[in-house]
Amino acid sequence: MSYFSISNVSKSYDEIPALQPFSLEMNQGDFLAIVGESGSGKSTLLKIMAGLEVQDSGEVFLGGKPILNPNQKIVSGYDEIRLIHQNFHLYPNSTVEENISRQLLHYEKEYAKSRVAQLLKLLGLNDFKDRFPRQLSGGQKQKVAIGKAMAVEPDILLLDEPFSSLDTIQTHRLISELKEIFKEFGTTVIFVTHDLDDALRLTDNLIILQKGKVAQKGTSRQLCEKPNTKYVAQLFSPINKLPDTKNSYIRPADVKLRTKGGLLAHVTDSRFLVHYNSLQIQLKESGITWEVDDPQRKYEIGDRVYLSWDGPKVMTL
Ligand SMILES: Nc1ncnc2c1ncn2[C@@H]1O[C@H](COP(=O)(O)OP(=O)(O)OP(=O)(O)O)[C@@H](O)[C@H]1O
Repeated sequence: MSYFSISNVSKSYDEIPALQPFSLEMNQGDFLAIVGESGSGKSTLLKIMAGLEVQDSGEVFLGGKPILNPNQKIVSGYDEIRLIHQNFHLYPNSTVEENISRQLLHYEKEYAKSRVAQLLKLLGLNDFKDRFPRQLSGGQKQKVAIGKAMAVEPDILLLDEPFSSLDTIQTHRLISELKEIFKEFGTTVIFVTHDLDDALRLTDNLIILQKGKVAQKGTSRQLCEKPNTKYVAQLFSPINKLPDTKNSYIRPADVKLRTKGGLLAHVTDSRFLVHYNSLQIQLKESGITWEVDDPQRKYEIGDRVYLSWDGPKVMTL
C-alpha cells in the first residue's frame, strides 16, 4: 500500500452524488493537483481525506493506518493531515508570530520556538511577525494560514482553493515560493483548484474532476493532446467545432491561416496577446465563429482568410 491511499471513497448529499467512488495512491513528498469546476466534489473529497467528513463508502489510509471520520473519532481531524481553505481562519487578536506559535502550545518550548522562527523565515514573514491579521495583505494572511498549518509538521497538506482572494501575479509568486518550502519539508501536497494555470505552477501531476467523477488523470501534455472530454480540452484553450461534424474539434493554435486554399472565412475581431494575435473569424459557409491564433500578427479585421489543419490535430470529444 502507498503512503497515502484513498480507496473507493464516495459521498452523496440527500441522495445526490457529490463524489463517485474515488481512489488514489500517493507517495511521501508527492504533489498532486485536482482541477474541477464549482460543484465537482473537490471540497467534499478533501474533507473526507482529512477525516472531517463522513464518507458513504471507501477508506482513507495514511502510512497504513485508517483515517477515521467524524462518526468514528471524537475529535475529528488529524495533525498529520491539514486542510487549508480560502477563509484563512487566523486569530484576529494574535500577532503573526502568535498565530503560528499557538499551534504548538503542547510541544516542547525550545522546539516550538525554533519551529516558529524557521517558518517565519521560510515564509518571508519575519518583518511582519508582530502585526495583527488586519494589518496584512491577502497574500501575507495566506502565508500565515499556511504557517499555522505547517507548524505541526503535517505529513499531508490539503489546499482547497486557498488563493482565490489573491490576484494572478500574487498567486503565481506565492505558489512558486510555497513549492520550494513544501519540497524542503518533504510535505505531500494536494492542491485543489478550478484554475489549471495555478495547478501547473505547483505540479504536472493532474486529476480532472467533473460532476463528482474523475474525467481524466495524467500530465498536462497527456491531457492537452488527448483530452477525454470537452471540459478537459477547454481547460487548456478554447476549442472550435468542425463544421458538419458531431463532435470533432480543433484548437486555435492548430488552425493554419493562409491567403488561399482551404475553408474561407473573414476576420471579425483581433486581440493582441503576448505570443500571438487572437482572431475571431467567421466561417463563410456555416457562419460559425472560431477563435484562431495568428502568431505572425498578419491578419486584420475584415481580412479574408483560408483555414486548414492537420488531421491528427482534430480532437474527437
Ligand atoms: N453539506 C452539504 N449538504 C448538501 N449538499 C452538499 C454539501 N456539501 C456539498 N454539497 C453538494 O455536493 C456537491 C459537491 O460540492 P463540493 O463543495 O465538494 O464541490 P467543489 O468542487 O468543492 O465546489 P466549489 O469549487 O464551488 O467549492 C455540490 O453539488 C454541493 O452542492
